[in-house]
Amino acid sequence: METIPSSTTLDIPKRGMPVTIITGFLGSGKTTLLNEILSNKQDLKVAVLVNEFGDINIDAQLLISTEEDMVELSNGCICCTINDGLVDAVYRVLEREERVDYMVIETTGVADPLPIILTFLGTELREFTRLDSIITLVDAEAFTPEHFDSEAALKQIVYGDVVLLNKTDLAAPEQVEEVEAYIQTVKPGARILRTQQAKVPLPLVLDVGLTPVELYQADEEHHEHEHHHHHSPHLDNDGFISVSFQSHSPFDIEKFEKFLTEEMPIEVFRAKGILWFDNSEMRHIFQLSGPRYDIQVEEWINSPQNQIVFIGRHLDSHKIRQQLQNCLILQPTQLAQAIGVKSF
Ligand SMILES: Nc1nc2c(ncn2[C@@H]2O[C@H](COP(=O)(O)OP(=O)(O)OP(=O)(O)O)[C@@H](O)[C@H]2O)c(=O)[nH]1
Repeated sequence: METIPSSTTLDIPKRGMPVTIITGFLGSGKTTLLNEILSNKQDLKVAVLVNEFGDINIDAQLLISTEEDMVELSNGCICCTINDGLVDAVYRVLEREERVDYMVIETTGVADPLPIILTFLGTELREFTRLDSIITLVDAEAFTPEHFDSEAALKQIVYGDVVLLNKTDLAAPEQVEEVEAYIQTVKPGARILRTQQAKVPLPLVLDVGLTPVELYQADEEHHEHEHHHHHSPHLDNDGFISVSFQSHSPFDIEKFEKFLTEEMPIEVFRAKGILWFDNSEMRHIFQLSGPRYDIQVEEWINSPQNQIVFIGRHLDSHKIRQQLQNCLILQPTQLAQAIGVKSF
């Protein structure tokens, strides 16, 4: 199969399918980078694999998707279903008849990238793919040397070939310096690029051949007998859980605002969703990352509904769902059901 793109600034050579893995902690800007890549890829055919932490695929709905881009979803944690889910999804892309020049994988924010790297290097996928680069997004404002008490957040930097120190617009210059210095201590000699909205010239991050493949392969042979070692530590996702909520009724905007500002537990670290408010004809894209939230307004592209995911530690999923339920404007029949009245 011809895999050389006709005209592109990236000039991918004909080898195995190049693969770039985008990693980085919750809310650091991975989906933003993916959209940056999709907007500037010119005529490069990019297959996209998005792995979400949560039951609802919000990210896939927020991706700039041109018709020829392929979005293959693998639900659940790809680092825990490493030998099946991810390999199968990659094969589904490879087996497609359309030309595919490049594959980009977005991991969940709580994923340790090593098992994903080793899936490409330690299985038959190494015959068909070429692991090109691991890009790690770091939130310059939120990141501290405690790395969110998450082993995964640290591993993401350790295994990053390029670190995008993102959201520099939100951080004071000294904070940016401090985080950069910390990254250098974790990964001496790291290639660090400071970014806003993950804007980066693509030739700096794609088709750069930066992943030290031989190093990982040697390490993999060394550890072959203790393979499970790669799986177990992150099965618990560093204590993070996700709570998802969907409804076919709109929210009362005032009740939802009250929930957001007064009721939502402080332990919610990240939330994202597509919201439907009773007083608006528009679709609302809700993004919360740390202390900040943001709502963008767009046209609906399908029938209105609410879909929202909350991610954090020690969340009471039942309580959050109940609080959201209380924000809904119920239709007369739903109201009857909710208060236990039978309608004839
Ligand atoms: N101010 C500012 N906001 C940013 C920047 N980059 C991304 N964001 C915003 O940060 C929020 C999270 O960005 P995403 O790209 O969704 O982050 P993510 O890493 O994909 O998040 P998860 O997949 O949930 O882990 C969104 O509201 C983005 O618009 C930046 O450089 N500056």
